[in-house]
Amino acid sequence: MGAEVVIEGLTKSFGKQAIWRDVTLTLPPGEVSAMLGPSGTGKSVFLKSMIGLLKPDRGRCVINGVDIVTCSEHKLYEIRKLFGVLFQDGALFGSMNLYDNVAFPLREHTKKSETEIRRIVLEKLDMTGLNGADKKLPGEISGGMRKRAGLARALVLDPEIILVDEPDSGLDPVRTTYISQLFLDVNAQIDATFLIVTHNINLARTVPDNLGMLFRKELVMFGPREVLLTSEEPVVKQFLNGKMQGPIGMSEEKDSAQMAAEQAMFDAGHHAGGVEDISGVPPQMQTTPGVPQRMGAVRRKDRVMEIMHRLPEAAQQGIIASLSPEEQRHYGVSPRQVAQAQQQQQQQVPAGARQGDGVPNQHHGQLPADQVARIPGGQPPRPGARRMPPPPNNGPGGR
Ligand SMILES: Nc1ncnc2c1ncn2[C@@H]1O[C@H](COP(=O)(O)OP(=O)(O)OP(=O)(O)O)[C@@H](O)[C@H]1O
Repeated sequence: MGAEVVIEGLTKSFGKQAIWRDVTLTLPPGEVSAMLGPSGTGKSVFLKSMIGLLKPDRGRCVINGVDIVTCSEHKLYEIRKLFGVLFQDGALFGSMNLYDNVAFPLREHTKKSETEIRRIVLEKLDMTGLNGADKKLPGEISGGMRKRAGLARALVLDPEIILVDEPDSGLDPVRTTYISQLFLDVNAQIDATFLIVTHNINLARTVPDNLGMLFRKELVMFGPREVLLTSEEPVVKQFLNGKMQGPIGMSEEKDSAQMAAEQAMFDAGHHAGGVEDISGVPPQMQTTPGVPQRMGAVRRKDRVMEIMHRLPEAAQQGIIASLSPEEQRHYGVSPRQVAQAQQQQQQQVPAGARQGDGVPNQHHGQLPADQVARIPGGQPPRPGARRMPPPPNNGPGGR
């Protein structure tokens, strides 16, 4: 299983320019998480801070018990080996063919024989759908293939954590979906922890298990996908629908005068952009038939069922509506509850479905860490809180 990443109070600035402050979240092991945010909110800086390429001002980023913010260079070097990173352009060496590009980390960081290297390289090229492309130069292949080659290279050292920076950059929507499918299939095969930073709405809605958003130099929220996808936060709704209407402006943030002037314009019939107002939780993409089940997804289901009573009502409905008949039995959810939740989903979560207890209603803040990564182990529900009956076998590691 991939490593858990626990981030607490992480803060980064460049000189006087604050990038983000007090970011606290936990990437659950083996699950796929995505971080959204308008351009320039520091998503790439966040990734670089996680692997120690940039040094945060304060806070902790703990991986396998090591805080990479304060650890020695030697420890950092060791921890970095747990990461596979897929950069925006694949970051391939232009003069090397794909085989040598993918073999590069093995030749640099291991003492493996060329026979063993060949076995690994061909396996990763196969895993990423690049069979037979090993002799090609990066300049001879499409952007989508370059990204897959970058992923193949990120996989050769058997990473426990895979960071992906804007996988859709330079790709059309269809190729973006194909690469997203590949992430889920790879996640199923190696059970690594994924963090994808993106501003791609389709990807955000359908790929990750958990979603977060950076805005106004803070983490707006982070938690199970259903929470962000049903959020009534204006900034989240605006972002997920790609509209001009809302707090995000051309250069990140609008002041109230601009908000009011624009609102008058939209009220007068000016198109706010975007196609429609989508709310609710669309089904999550699954692994390709024939690829093993994602154990991260199984663990996540246990986790969100444990914490569900603390999630907003709309998110709860989204979670219940997504349960398969087998899961309904497993978690003791009645078909009537599921039917109600599905009906509510079809109505796309009416405005009455509001955030409930435990989730901040303001931009700042995030789900408490224990709602994100750990099964709380039978914390009693608060009086009056709705709670699903516990599943028959509900320990970490699942069924
Ligand atoms: N090494 C650096 N030195 C100084 N400022 C930097 C450095 N790296 C990034 N920044 C600044 O940090 C801010 C956030 O940049 P970053 O690239 O992380 O944003 P982003 O959210 O990934 O944006 P995009 O979606 O456009 O890629 C920007 O204002 C950028 O200029």
